[in-house]
Amino acid sequence: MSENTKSVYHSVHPRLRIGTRGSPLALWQAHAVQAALAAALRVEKEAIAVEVIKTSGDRIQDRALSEAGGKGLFTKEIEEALLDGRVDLAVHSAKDVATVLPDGLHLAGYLPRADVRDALILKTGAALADLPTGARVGTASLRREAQLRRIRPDLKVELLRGNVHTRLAKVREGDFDATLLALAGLTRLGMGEAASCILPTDDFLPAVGQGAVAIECRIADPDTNAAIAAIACRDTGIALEAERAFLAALDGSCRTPIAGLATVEGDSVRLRGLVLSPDGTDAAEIAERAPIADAARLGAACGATLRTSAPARALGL
Ligand SMILES: NCc1[nH]cc(CCC(=O)O)c1CC(=O)O
Repeated sequence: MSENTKSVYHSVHPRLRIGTRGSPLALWQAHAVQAALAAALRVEKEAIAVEVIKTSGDRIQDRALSEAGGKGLFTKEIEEALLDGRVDLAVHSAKDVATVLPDGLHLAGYLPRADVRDALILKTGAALADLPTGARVGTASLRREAQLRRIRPDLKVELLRGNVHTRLAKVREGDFDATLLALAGLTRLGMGEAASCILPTDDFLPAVGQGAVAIECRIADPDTNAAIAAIACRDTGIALEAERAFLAALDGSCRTPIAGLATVEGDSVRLRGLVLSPDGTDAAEIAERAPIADAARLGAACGATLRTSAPARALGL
């Protein structure tokens, strides 16, 4: 960016405000966006404010989020702040962003995606096979629960909510024999070594958006959109277009075990999708490829196909 662009940027928009949740993971992600923007716009980090906003998802701790109303819970209050002009951009884990956004807002870009895989955290042992019959696994994710039951129907899967630190502590203290967490979250918090093993995507497909940091802003805010475009990862954007269209076509709520992963390979994008019955006994999978320009169409088509599958029909999708 030229010196000229920099001074114009300063006169138009002296200060950008990022809205974020206050969890350690959310703050790490917001600070990563802050640092990337500061470098791209050649301004001091202090020119980009990070504002913590408490969301409904942070307040509800006693229930699975699927029971409390789903995904929007981690974004609602932040989106209100965007719409009111109290912040200019919002940083979210892409996984937590609903497929339908409030009018006037969009996802303008993503940071380069981190590792998409899930990690298994065991109290003792090094692999899933080390868990004895009947071992207790804590998770709040229907997707993880269903996939785990599919591979290991003998395990007891129980609700475990809370942030990454809380969940690790519950395993360490013996309340659970194991838990599953996104490797990306663990790594961002400097706790990658807590992973006993990493589950390959061939056996265990991640959530749509897992490992990606999404940046949301007002559609009618050209300066902020231009700033985000300067740091956005193209391939992550293409993959997320496919994955989010897949999820939208299935109309997946937090009550449906759905997994999906897209990868850009040269000029094409490959999408794998999975819908399961909650107990993991029934599953429908799809894998298709399309030119990158058709990412959204690929996702929608894969979603529409899985919609006609037995587990999807059983879930009333
Ligand atoms: N639902 C909470 C959440 N949202 C994003 C991450 C991890 C980071 C990521 O996937 O980008 C996590 C924790 C987890 O699932 O282990």
